[in-house]
Amino acid sequence: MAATSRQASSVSPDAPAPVIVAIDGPSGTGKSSTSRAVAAKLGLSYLDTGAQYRAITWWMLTHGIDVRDAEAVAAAADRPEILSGTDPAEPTITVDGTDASGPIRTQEVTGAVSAVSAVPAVRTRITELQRAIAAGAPTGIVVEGRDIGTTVLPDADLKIFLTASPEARAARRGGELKGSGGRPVDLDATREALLRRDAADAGRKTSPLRKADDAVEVDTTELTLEQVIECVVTLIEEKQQAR
Ligand SMILES: Nc1ncnc2c1ncn2[C@@H]1O[C@H](COP(=O)(O)OP(=O)(O)OP(=O)(O)O)[C@@H](O)[C@H]1O
Ligand SMILES: Nc1ccn([C@H]2C[C@H](O)[C@@H](COP(=O)(O)O)O2)c(=O)n1
Repeated sequence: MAATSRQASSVSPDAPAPVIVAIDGPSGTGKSSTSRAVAAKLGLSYLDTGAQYRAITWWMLTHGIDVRDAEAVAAAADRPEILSGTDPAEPTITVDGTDASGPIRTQEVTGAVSAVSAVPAVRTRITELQRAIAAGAPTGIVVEGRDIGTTVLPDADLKIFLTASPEARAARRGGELKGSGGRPVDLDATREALLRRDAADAGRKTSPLRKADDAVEVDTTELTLEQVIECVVTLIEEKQQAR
């Protein structure tokens, strides 16, 4: 079992201390798009922790593990090797050496990921990977997920909690699904599916989706993606200047 990040770089001895940024929030609030763009702008690493939970879920599904059986999921939690590439220009995720970036986005994985990620043994395993990756990021890292500010990196230099109305989030997801071709998107069904996943993620016992007490909340409902990126870049630069 191993998990590391691949983003080689050399750091000068005079370089500022790495900056650790935690971005959490419900589904479709813009965590991935914002985190990736902010990391690219500031020369930081980027980690999509949802992709890791999706990767372990995909492994369970492809290895015949019943994802509703928490004991079976826990017993297998250490078996897959999950490797995250943290270059924001080209984030990658492999499971046992296989590129999983496509398969982890299927409806089957989306429908099972909340159950798998609620299993404490899975969270322990994935949290260890996340902390190791963050500790090894040469200039710092933007880590996005559900429990980064509360559990994974409680000492992060900056914590952000993104929100947006369910209608705005459904419309954004609808735009993505439409872009991928196929039938017209049912926005009500998309909204209900988002809310169901939020409820499962916020309702689990271990490390639920929650805003950290010291997180800055940014409501993105009325903001463009560019505005959100600019807002987060400014917050990080302010933190860096204050150090
Ligand atoms: N402020 C915004 N305005 C309009 N569209 C946005 C905004 N932020 C993100 N989007 C779009 O919304 C969609 C969802 O964004 P993204 O995947 O970044 O959200 P997320 O919070 O990471 O979702 P999930 O938790 O489900 O992975 C993407 O198509 C993205 O381009
Ligand atoms: N820190 C995290 C990140 C993600 N999850 C779980 C819950 C989500 O529904 C799922 C997929 O995440 P997404 O790709 O939509 O960001 O993974 C979690 O429990 N903790």
